[in-house]
Amino acid sequence: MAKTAKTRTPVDISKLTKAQAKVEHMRLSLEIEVHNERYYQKDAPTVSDAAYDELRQRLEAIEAKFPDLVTTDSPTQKVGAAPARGFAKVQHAVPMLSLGNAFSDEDVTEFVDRIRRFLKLDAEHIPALVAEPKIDGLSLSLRYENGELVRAATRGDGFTGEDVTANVRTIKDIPHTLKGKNIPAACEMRGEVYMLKKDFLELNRKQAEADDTVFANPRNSAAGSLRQKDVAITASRPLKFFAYTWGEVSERPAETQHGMLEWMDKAGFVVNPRTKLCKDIEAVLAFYSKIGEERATLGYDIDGVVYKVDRLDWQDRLGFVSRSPRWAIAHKFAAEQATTILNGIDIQVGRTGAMTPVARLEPVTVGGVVVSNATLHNEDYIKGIGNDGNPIRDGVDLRVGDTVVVQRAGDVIPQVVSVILDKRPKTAKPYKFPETCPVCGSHAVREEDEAVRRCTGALICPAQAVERLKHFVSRLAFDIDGLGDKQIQEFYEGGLVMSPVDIFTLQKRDARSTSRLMEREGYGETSVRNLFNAIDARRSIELHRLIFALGIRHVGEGNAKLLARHYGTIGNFRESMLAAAKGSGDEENTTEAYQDLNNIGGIGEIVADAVVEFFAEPRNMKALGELLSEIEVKPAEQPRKSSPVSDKTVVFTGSLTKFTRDEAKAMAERLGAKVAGSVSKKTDYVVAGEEAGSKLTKARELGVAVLTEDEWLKLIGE
Ligand SMILES: NC(=O)c1ccc[n+]([C@@H]2O[C@H](COP(=O)([O-])OP(=O)(O)OC[C@H]3O[C@@H](n4cnc5c(N)ncnc54)[C@H](O)[C@@H]3O)[C@@H](O)[C@H]2O)c1
Ligand SMILES: [Zn+2]
Repeated sequence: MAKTAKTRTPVDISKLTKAQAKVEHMRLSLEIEVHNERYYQKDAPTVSDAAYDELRQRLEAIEAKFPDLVTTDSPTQKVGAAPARGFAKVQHAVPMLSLGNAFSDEDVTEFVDRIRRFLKLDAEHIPALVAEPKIDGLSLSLRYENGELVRAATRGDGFTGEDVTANVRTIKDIPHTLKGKNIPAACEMRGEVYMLKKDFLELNRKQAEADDTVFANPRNSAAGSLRQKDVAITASRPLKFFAYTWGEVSERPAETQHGMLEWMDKAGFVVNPRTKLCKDIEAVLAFYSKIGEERATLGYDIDGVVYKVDRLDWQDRLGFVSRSPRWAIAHKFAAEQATTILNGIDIQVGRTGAMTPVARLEPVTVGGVVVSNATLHNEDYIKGIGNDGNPIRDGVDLRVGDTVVVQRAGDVIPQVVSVILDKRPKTAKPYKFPETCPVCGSHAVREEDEAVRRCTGALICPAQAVERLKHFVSRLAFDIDGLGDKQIQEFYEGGLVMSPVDIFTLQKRDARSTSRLMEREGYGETSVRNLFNAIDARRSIELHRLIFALGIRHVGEGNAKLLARHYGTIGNFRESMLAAAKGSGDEENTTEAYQDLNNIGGIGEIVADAVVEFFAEPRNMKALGELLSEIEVKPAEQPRKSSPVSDKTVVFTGSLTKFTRDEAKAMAERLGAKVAGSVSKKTDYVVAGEEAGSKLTKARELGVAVLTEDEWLKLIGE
């Protein structure tokens, strides 16, 4: 589920010709029928309710303009869907209909006006209305004869439903025998089968564990659980029932809607305790907004409020229009928004250390899907500040315990769109974004002009470990043959390699282990020996490769080389950075070591800060120390002062035969040259191998010196 209907640009209905309208009408009808079948018969809708309602509203608009198109076949004239195969059919003595909808306060006023006109009531006379929560489940009709339950049926298409008598006998809320006085000789009592949200979540958890169907929302889950051919399955599902109306009744035990509900309660049914008798429109609207705010705490889903004329003699006079009663209306909640409670804020740490806050919500159904989490993006978002620095949600911050409005449009991740401040608990405190990583405990920093706070524990954070290890062995870092992404993943999951040092102790540990590496699937004696040899070959590593391998933010290959050249040895680098780290907590880092770092040509403040934060985290230093006890780091080769190519910019292009691209680059850089990726006026030499293409052409155009591989070797004196 969770998909919205494909957005087509809808044709403007006011511009349709009759013939076009007929085609569009047919197309919409067919599409709606398909969704009806999936929703009502299979309990597995494929589009959101909002998307479905849009199709229906369009169909209604077309019919309003071209009334000829209204035939008894039209979905606008029908209720639900025919009974599914496999169930015995039951004819309802009184049809089970749908309800008209109101989406705004004006719609409600209009509904009341219509009633007054129909009943010819004078202007002051407002009929009393009963407001009932509109339970989002499926309706059920229960036939009692002499007080005994004899038959239970679903709504089906309104006239014929499915026989679910045996299933219904397993639902505790439904009496098998009616109690109390005034029991009619025959009566059909009706109401809603539903499932509590917590039971639905628990059921889905079990279903998922057993690799069985999971349901989109409590409604589908209630319908799917009731409409089972195997009664034992229904019996195992926690179904509940609220009674709120009736069909055929031989003698009515009351004269009003609320009187009937009281009788039902005494007869042994569960009647919704929030139901309220209202004297005027203000009262029903107040009920609507109050229950809208309490929605999340009800324990079950409601999708609106149903208003019903209280006097039954008036209900009788008002009667029905096509598929719904004239005396009742469903005042729906906005389909894609719902109010719920922010129970907590969790921090998720991404593979690169980014800390993302996630709202933990009291589960609520929005647009047909249960929402229990929403993204909160970053700490500014929680404070009420948008990406552009301007206020969002009127600048209101989010606090744990707040009542919030969540929105879910189409496939978009649910968002918290506003806070109901009246409902803020007195004890709610502004949220304090954590300054340490919840996964590894390292300190977390937020760079200037960045909204994201990140964990600095690059080397040790489990949330980042796999990504970091893959980086550590990548081509420009340790580049270990036979140790790629796949093996890292496997070794990490197997607990063999959790941090860089583990790579170099693998052989020692393997020798002592009872489950040897060579006994693993996909490994043999030779491949394991080769792997250990490849690891040993890297126990001696160039300084710039080590610096790059550490995975410090903003330190790519180029910056790693700049740092290596500047500091020369690992000892010097480490000491200098630890000295610079002493000033990391301060407003301004005034240490000499930091100034020195910041002054390296090509290293800016952002890079310098990232390096210092890495060294300021003791957990990283521990991991680095362990690593250095296993490997030897070669001092950086200082560029020859007077090589023929020092300070020249070189571009290599085409396929090289005398050396690899990486070798060529290393060689040139050792001699003090800069290696660039593209040709410009600043290029001094282009070294062209075979089949050199556009870069060669460009070099010729710009008049840059072009060398063959041999000429290049000659130039540098090799
Ligand atoms: N997503 C899809 O593919 C899809 C397909 C079909 C229908 N739907 C959804 O189903 C709904 C339309 O279904 P509908 O025709 O059953 O109408 P409805 O759900 O809007 O209203 C009628 C129903 O409300 C229920 N109800 C709950 N509490 C009630 C109360 N106190 N008094 C009276 N009735 C009460 C009854 O079951 C009744 O049949 C829409 O929300 C629509 O979006 C979705
Ligand atoms: Zn961490």
